[in-house]
Amino acid sequence: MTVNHPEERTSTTRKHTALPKAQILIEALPWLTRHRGKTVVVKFGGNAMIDAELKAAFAQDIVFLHHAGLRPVVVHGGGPQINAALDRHGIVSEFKAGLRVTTEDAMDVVRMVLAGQVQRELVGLLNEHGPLAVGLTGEDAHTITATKHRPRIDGELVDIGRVGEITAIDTGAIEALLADGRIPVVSSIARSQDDGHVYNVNADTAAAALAAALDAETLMVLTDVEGLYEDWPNSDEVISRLTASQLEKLLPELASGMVPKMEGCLHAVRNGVTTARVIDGRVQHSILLEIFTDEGIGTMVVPDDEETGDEQ
Ligand SMILES: Nc1ncnc2c1ncn2[C@@H]1O[C@H](COP(=O)(O)OP(=O)(O)O)[C@@H](O)[C@H]1O
Ligand SMILES: CC(=O)N[C@@H](CCC(=O)OP(=O)(O)O)C(=O)O
Repeated sequence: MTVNHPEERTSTTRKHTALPKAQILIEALPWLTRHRGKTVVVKFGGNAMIDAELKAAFAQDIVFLHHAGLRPVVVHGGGPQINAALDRHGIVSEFKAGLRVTTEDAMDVVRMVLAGQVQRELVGLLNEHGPLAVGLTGEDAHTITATKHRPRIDGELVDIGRVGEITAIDTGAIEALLADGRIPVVSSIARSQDDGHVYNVNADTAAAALAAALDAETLMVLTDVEGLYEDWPNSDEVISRLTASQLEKLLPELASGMVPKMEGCLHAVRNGVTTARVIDGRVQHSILLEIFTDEGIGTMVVPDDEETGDEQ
């Protein structure tokens, strides 16, 4: 009988205990191959930025995508953070058609919070992993241009202040950053095509427009629910997959924050993006689960001509 030297035994045991880790890495191989070189636009909603741990895990996931050879672009929201700041300034928050009524004074606060607070924090978290993230707003290098948006409510066009409707996207600055191995972090503020001021753009809408213009493979929207509920708020049954036409039929029934999200998903898949997903940003590492495993979570929207049901 051969007796292992104690040191040999320990190293053999260690090798065996590490085996599941190797299996997990190998499981990701088909997804790594599929997504390599692809652009992924990830929208991080203000409601999903619940605590420091989640934000740090978000940054780790984005850096992981980057090192795995994908080209992540982050677009962030900040609705609750803007509400809190407006509150401190004694400005009342009002929403119409799911969009913030944005006075000139409110616009200054929106810009300060998105570009000066939320974006800076995310850039800082990403850059803990190396010189990767660069923050910009839609104003920079004409990335997002908008005109005044007047939503129709009960048949009437209403004035909701400095809220923008996107008229043009210039992807030059983002493409240059990606080509330089950086991670762009974009705040949803647009330059105005009408005057010298700026517009407040819903972050879901901005992310979808950027995903389409960048010819992204995936638009991933992280929010504070599991996905699109079939019968919200009566049940928590999540619709796991739907085509663009199915989503289009559902749109008139949707409420509040889901409206710009699902309109954005529809815009994205109708304009060349392969899949648009709404996932639960409260689940740590939900991005990695979605991209690198077959345990896709949340709601996935695909173009009408999509035939397979197993695309992840
Ligand atoms: N059908 C639906 N399924 C899921 N959530 C819905 C639905 N309809 C409305 N909502 C609401 O939309 C919210 C998400 O949008 P929002 O608050 O704008 O989040 P975010 O800050 O992530 O953009 C959910 O928390 C929920 O209250
Ligand atoms: C026009 C409009 O409504 N703009 C949004 C921009 C931020 C945003 O969209 O943030 P979330 O993704 O966290 O909701 C706002 O002022 O709240």
